[in-house]
Amino acid sequence: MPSTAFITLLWITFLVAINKYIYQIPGLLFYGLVLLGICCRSLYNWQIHPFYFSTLRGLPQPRAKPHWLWGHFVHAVDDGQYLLDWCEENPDADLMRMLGMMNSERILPVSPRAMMEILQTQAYTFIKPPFMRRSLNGILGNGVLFAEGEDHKHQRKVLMPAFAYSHIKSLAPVFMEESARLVKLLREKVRASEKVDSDQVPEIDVARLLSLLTLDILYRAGLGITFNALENPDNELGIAYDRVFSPTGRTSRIFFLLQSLIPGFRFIPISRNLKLWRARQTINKFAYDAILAKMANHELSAGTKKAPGEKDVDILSVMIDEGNGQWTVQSMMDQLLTFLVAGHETTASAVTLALYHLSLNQAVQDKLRDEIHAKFPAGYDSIKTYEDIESLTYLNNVVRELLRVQPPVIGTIRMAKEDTYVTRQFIPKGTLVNIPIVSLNKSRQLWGEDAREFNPDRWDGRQANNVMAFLTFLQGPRSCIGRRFAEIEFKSILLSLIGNFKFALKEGRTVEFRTSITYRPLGGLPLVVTPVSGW
Ligand code: HEM
Repeated sequence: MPSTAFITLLWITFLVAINKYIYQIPGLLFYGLVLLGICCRSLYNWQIHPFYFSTLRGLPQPRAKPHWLWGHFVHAVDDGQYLLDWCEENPDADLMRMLGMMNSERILPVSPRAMMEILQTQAYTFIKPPFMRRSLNGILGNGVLFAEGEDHKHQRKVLMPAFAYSHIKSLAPVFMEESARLVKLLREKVRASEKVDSDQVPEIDVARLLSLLTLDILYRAGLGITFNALENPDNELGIAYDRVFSPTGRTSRIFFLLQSLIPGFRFIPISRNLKLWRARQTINKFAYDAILAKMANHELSAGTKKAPGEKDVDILSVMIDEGNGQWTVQSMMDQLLTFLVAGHETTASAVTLALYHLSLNQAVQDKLRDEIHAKFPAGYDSIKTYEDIESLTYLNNVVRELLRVQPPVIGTIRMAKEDTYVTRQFIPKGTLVNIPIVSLNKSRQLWGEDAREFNPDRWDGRQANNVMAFLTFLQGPRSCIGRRFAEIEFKSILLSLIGNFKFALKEGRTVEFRTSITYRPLGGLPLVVTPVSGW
């Protein structure tokens, strides 16, 4: 279907032609007619096309009544619970149709078959829509996250050595050392809260601390830089980072939304955009200096053979070492900033959600702690390597189950770049596709009757029975390149925390969650943290 902008242009050209060659339309009437044309077209898109002409109108739709303006969006927020219900209303469907703002249509692939076509066989037909890139404040250049087609394939290929399992394993000691800093900080915080004379049970906001820790880990494992945001949360770079990537407060979030909706919005010289621009400069300069320093170091040590244990293991170093000179400073900047965006909030949310779930499931928390203590009776310091971490089989089950029931990224979006077919259904060019990650992760058809329950034992010696049944990191050529990195990091942080502390929700405490890029607790996650003795 031709876009509204195209039809409007056609309408204006038509009016101008009439004006010139047939009849001189009075000025006010001319503009009135232009406006009328735009209104008619919008009305057609809103109230007529989706219900009477759309080729997608025959697809099953959620039973929930769409809001007159926001469509099904009013239901589709929160933790994806509605998506689950919609899929179960139509257990045999491959695709569903939902309505967005002003009845704009979106399709939802809800069967593994449809998901396979969109994420695997036609991964390069279903591209990331331009508004996704705009929502990231223009910080990202042409990194792998937003590259398409051949360019994407090439970028993945040259990045693979840095994300290969064999390399990521060698980062385990870094993850453990960084996690130890959080353990130390938490102990200090608990001691400080014990000194305060109050009859209130003290709580600690673990969400903020985890966000700082995962940033530190990313800087150290990604760029080889010790950042120490955990101890200095108010440093210049940390503030710049929060401003660009994690806008808080109502106004900031409205600006964030406007930015993604309106092309060029970030170039309007208003105070907020100027602040964002300065923040972007700070982040860029930091990444730029880090790359130049690494490259200089690399050139200095060229020719000197280093033993495996002496080599720098951070991602940037491996990119330079293995890149055979094909990286430019700009292309490295693009990739590093991408990792900082894609790998920070996601992992922070994963561990935050984990602590929330384990606070609600004390039996699982205790069993996990027992495993850690039994396997490593000599204490925390004796866990160092990737093999040590992987020897904890219950930890592995808990982490997989946490990522299944509560994926930090609940869904993502694609757009058909050309007319195509999915499960024999015609999909017109420009159609938006909502990928409901959570709905296949918790599908009763794929996981059985207890699919919605948190049960780590379901993984005991088993795998998911369908490759599309676990979509937390997506699947196919555009799946998360940082998956192994994130999994080992997640395990390192969780074992460090659960081995050393007991986490619980204070009696009567309720926690609200919100979805922006990731699913996170609104206003933090205050937990009662109690050190465990004897380890
Ligand atoms: C628990 C943590 C994580 C989760 C749940 C997660 C999830 C995802 C998902 C769902 C996507 C696909 C997004 C889309 O295509 O719309 C993705 C892509 C990506 N992730 Fe992750 N991620 C995590 C951690 C990381 C980490 C630690 C890094 C890097 C260090 C990373 C780097 C990337 C990159 C570069 C992409 C783009 C891949 C491509 O398009 O080829 N992620 N991630």
